Parts: sequence; C-alpha cells; structure tokens
Amino acid sequence: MKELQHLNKYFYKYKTHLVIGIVITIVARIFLLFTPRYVKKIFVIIENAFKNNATEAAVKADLTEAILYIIGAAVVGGILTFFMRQTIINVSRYIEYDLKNEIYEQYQKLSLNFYKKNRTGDLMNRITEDVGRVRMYAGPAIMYSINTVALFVIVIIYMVNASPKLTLYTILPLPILSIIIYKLSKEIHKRSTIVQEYLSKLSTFTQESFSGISVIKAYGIEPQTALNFNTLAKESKDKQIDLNKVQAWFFPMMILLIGTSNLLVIYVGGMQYINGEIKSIGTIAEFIIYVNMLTWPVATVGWVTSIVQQAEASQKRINEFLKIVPEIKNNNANHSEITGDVQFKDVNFTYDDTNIQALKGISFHIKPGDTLAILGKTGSGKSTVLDLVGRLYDIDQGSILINDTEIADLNLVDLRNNIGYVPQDAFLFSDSIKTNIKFGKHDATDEDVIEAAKNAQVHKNIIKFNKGYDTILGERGITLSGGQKQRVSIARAIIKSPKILLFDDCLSAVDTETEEKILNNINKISKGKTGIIVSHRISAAKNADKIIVLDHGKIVQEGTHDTLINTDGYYKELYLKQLSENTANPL
Ligand SMILES: Nc1ncnc2c1ncn2[C@@H]1O[C@H](COP(=O)(O)OP(=O)(O)OP(=O)(O)O)[C@@H](O)[C@H]1O
Repeated sequence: MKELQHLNKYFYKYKTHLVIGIVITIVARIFLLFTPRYVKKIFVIIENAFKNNATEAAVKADLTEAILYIIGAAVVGGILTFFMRQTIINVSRYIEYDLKNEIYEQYQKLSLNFYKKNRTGDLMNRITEDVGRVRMYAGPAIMYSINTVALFVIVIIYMVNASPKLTLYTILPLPILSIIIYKLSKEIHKRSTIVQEYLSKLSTFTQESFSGISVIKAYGIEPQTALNFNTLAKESKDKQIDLNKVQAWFFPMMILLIGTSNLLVIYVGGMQYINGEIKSIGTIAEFIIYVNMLTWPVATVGWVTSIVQQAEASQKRINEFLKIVPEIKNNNANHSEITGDVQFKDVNFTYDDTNIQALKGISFHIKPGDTLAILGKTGSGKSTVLDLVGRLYDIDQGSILINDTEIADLNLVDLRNNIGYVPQDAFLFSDSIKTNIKFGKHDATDEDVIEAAKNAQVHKNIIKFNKGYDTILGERGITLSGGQKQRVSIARAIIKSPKILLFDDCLSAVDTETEEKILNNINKISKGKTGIIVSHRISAAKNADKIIVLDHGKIVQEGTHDTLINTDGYYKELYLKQLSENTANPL
C-alpha cells in the first residue's frame, strides 16, 4: 500500500464526494436489509393467521403493508445504490483523469535521454493500462470494500439477533469462498496479463506490417508475413483459451458455495425449528436471503485484494517515472530577452547512453542576423550542435552563450519560443496542413500560413490538393513527398518568426533549384535573425556568413565560401565533386 499513498492527495481533493458516497452506501445497505426482515414478517403473519384463525381481510391488510414496505425499501435502496456508484465511481474517474494529466505533464518535462532509455510502448502502457488498474483501486475496490463492511456489520447484527447458532453455520463457508475467489482472481490476472502481452505483440506486428506494406510487397514476402501472423495469432488464441479455463470456474464455485450455505441454513434452521429453538419458519427464509446477500460482497473481498495488489504494482511503475527529476530544468523564472547572438566556447559533449563524444572543443560566434553553415561527414556532430542550441541536452564542458548569458541561465520557455527548428526527419501530425504549419504559432491567420508556405516554396503544391490547406495528412489522409514534407516543416518554423532558425539538413529532398529559391526567401524574411544551416550540399552553405566543417566532433575548417573553395580540404573537395555532378544547376 506504500506506493498507493501517492493517491492520497487525490482522495483528499475529492473528500466531499467520497464522504457523501460512503454515507449513501451505508444508508442504501440499511434500506436493502428491510427485505429479509419483512419476508420473515410475512411468514409470521401467515403462521399466526393459521394459529389464530384470523379473518382474510386482516391477513390481506397485514400482507399488503409488509409487501409495500419491501417494495418501498427496494426502490429507495436501488436509488441510493445508483447514487453510490455516481459518487464513488465518479471520484475514481476524476482521479484517473488527474493522474493521466500528472503523468503526461511529467513526460513533457523529461529530456530526450529519458525517451531513448524507455520504449514508447512502455510509456503508453503507464498512462493507459497502469492508470486503469489504479482506477480500479480508487473506485470499485473502495466502493465494494465499504459496501462489504457496511453490509456485514448490519447483517451480522440482525442475524445474531435472530439466531446466533444459525448465524455461525451460515457464515462458516464464506471465508472459504473469499479465499477461493482470491486465488482465482490472482490466476485470472496472471493469465490475462499474458493475453494482453500477446495482444500487444499482435497489434505491434500488424501495425508494422501495414506501415511497411510497400517493402513487404516489393520483396514479395507476403506468405512469410502471413505465416508469422498466423503463428502469433495461434499463440494468442491458446493463451486466451487458458484464461477462459480459469474464468469458467468463477461462477460454478460461487454457485456451489451459495448452495452449500443455503443447505446449511435449511438443515440447521430446520432442526432448530423442530427443536423449538426458533419460533418461526420465516427465520429460515430470512437467513436464506442474508446468505445470498452476503455471498457477493464476501466474494469481492478476494477480488478486491487482487485489485489492490495489481494497483500497487501499477502505481509503483507510475511512481518510478513521476520521481524522475527532469535533466533539463528551467533555471530562470524571469523573462529572458533573446536577440540571436550565439556563441560556443570550447564546447565538449558526450552522449550519456552511447558514451560517444560527439563534440570536442567546438568554438564559434554568430552575431544576430548572421548565418552559419555547418558541413561535415555523416556522424561528425552537426545535428548535435543544433540540439545544444535548443538546449535539448546540457553540455559537459565549455560554455554556450546566448546574448552573452549562459544558455542554462536563460528562461527555457523564452529560449525555445525564439527558436524555429526544422529537423532532419520532418515530422508532421495526422492533421490538416494548415494546423501543421500553425503548430509553431497558434494565433497565426490564414494569410500568415499562406505567406509562410509561399516562402517555403510549398504553396503551389498545397493548392493543387482538392482541400488545399485543409488537406489531412497522415494515416487517414494523404502522404506528402519527402520534399513536400520538408517544406511544410520549414513553413512551420518560419511562421513563428523566431530569432534563431535551425535547419538540420532539411533541404536534402528538394532539388537544387527549389533549394535556391527557399534559401533566397529565408534570407529575405530572416533579416536580423540568426540562422544555422546544417547541410551536405555546398549550394545550401555558399551564401552563409560563416562556414564550419566538422570531422569527428572537431572543427577542421572554417571561413567563407570564397576562402574555403581556395583552401585544400573537405569543403573544396565537396565543391568540386558537386560542381561536376550538377552541371545543369551550377553552384
Ligand atoms: N541521441 C543520441 N544518442 C547517442 N548518440 C548519439 C545521438 N545522436 C547522435 N549520436 C552520436 O553522436 C555522433 C554525432 O551525431 P550527429 O547526429 O550530431 O551527427 P551528424 O553530423 O548530424 O550526422 P548526419 O549528417 O548523419 O545527420 C554520432 O556518432 C552519433 O552516433
């Protein structure tokens, strides 16, 4: 229960609902317990009528009164039971909602390292399945526990009053029932976890094969894929049948134990009646109803125990994530003015997980409004420089200054709001093109969106789609070409009009002519803005105010296009190579 203490703050938050729920539960039980007592009364009325030769009218009047009491109590009890669920179960839904938000907020704060260390499936499971199990504790488990305790206390008092000996025999099989249900629930949970695992394996497999359907078809491996699917589906079916075997025991066990208790009541009660220890046969009828009333709540003791154990395990997993202190923290609550002056001073950076030293002693200075181009072989550290400017990671040694202030001392929100980042793999959400472009600036007008798309040279493509800017992208929508995706992603960055623009090899999928146009537009609109362009192409770098060439995390060349094409080294080699390759579009 230690882990579940995390929920206490929520129970406190919804204390009024909970208290009302508990009171309603107790009152509802009291009303529902009118039934057995009035059933006994009916027996007594009839027994007395025979003994005393009562008139038919008098018996009818007494019976009608008793029946009306039973109906009235059942109606009130039913209404209160409805409100019991409406209060306690609703609280569990509120807690589920709060907990999901708490986890999601924490996810957003955690750094990229966290996402690399944890699988997406695991992150999703904690916010869905684990929270779902915790909800079962916060709602049904609490409701059934209160219900059971309230019912038990009241019923036992009534029963002892009626016949202590019969009470003892009646409740004797109940603990056995509880233990059996507990064991069954545990086994059901164990087997259903396995079933769940197989279901998620099956859905991951299907999802991957649909995403990679073009590769599957191109390689003609449909029969093999179908065979793999069949194997997984068969295993999944076998596990489901295993589960059904245990589940099938649940109700027969309950019926058996209820039957045993009923027989005991009839036998022991009958003997007591014959011996004159109980006065009315109605007591036996009353006890039979008690037994049936108690069975379900007692069975739930076993079920609730298993729910609490599962919730404890799930909350433990959730707490593991909630306790992680975000690596990248906002160290400045005040507003930071960002102008776009970016300076790296002897920066070293090593990735934690791979221990790869991606940057070694990097130094450069970009003044507001200037453009820096970074070139270098694959894996030389270019993207890492951009990630560090956006403070996606904190550095090990050296310093990164923005406006002469250490990057870690700037307000993180202001820093990121002033950065427009276009990643290597343009990621677009399954939404309209317009929403994807507006992602960087929610209050952008339609004119702003069109302007940004024009500058990114993608407007003409968009208006050719039937629904233009309202065209939906992604799974249920259309698929953009690699170059179109990159340009929508550029429009998303420039619409923000940020102080610093970061382009990570984001023009690789567009032809050099379009690249030229985009770069010209960016030059025009980014007057006074700082740009860092990572590229493998000279065409993207040649107009930059400064160019650096990286190799194995070190700067091996730096200068302008004119100086570098006249200096032996990587830049000149690349220039000559691309010049000969691209005679149609001279550099
Ligand atoms: N998230 C990461 N975790 C661990 N190591 C990384 C990570 N990203 C990059 N690296 C490693 O750091 C080094 C520099 O990578 P980086 O992505 O900065 O290179 P790059 O020059 O941008 O490459 P490319 O041109 O292929 O995009 C590489 O050796 C890479 O394997």
